[in-house]
Amino acid sequence: MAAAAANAPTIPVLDLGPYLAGAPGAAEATAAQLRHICETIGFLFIVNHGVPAGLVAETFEAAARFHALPLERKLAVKVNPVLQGYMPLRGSTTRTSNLSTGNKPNENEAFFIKRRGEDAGAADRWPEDLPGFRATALRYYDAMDALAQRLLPLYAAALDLPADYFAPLCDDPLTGLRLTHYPPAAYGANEYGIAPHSDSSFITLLAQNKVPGLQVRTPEGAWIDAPVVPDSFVVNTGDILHRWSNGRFISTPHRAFNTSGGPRYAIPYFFHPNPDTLIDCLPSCAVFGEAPRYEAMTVEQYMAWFRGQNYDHVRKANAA
Ligand SMILES: O=C(O)CCC(=O)C(=O)O
Ligand SMILES: [Fe+2]
Repeated sequence: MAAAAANAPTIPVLDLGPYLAGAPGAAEATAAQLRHICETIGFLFIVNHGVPAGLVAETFEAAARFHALPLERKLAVKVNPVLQGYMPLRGSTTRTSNLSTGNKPNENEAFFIKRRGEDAGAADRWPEDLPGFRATALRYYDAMDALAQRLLPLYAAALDLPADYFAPLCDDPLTGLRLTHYPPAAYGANEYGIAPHSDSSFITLLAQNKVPGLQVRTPEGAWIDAPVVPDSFVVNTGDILHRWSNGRFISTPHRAFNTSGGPRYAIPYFFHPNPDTLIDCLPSCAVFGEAPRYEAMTVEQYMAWFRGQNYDHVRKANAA
């Protein structure tokens, strides 16, 4: 793993406690901090977010139990073209980032859950005989859905929009939970646990990992290790919010390795607005006299493009 630069900037910590408790002035103050972070680094830790530590621990454990199943049982729920189910080791290759080209397939396997509202996701994409797995994953999913919705007014205020601006555009959101396993690996040239990329999301919520391995690229181009902040979530801006904000909020590249010698799991939750929400330059982000930097696209269109680039089984299906 490349060494992190000396004296590199750190990833800021945002305390959500006062905002979530409804303390007077907290929404404005927290949004102002969020704005600064999103305009300068695009990655933060949140603490006092209200998600029970026990639920996070149970979800990591559920991820480990799933990946410990024999391969044929995992292949029985093999991933479908809309990314539900099990993606085998090296089933994805990062192609949406121009930071590193010629990437080899990513050294990870993952179980993807994607549902809408009360729906539990594709019924035939859940493993059989794994007690509690589905219930835990969906409880965690619920907690992430709720947290994402609580964050939306902060993002709106941070972008000088009315607090409820995103609510109708994100009330039936396209979300996903990914339970990733990175086996320990000796990485050769162009090999990563997950290659440098930015997420497709509006925001990503990534539970703090006890096994290090996540690195974040600063705007100056240095790769810094994400430190351990107990009971936190890493939150990062993804490409959809970057485009929507006309580039104002940075969609920061990151990558991950596992050189720990043991297994490493990650449980990111990806939040996108409603599929038919048009990602067109936000009114507060237009620059007078200039055309928007990005072409307008619905969330659904953007996601289809992103999946087709990075997931080998989707590329194959699209090519057939
Ligand atoms: O493994 C990690 O810590 C990060 C995973 C990640 O960036 C992703 O799945 O998009
Ligand atoms: Fe990511």
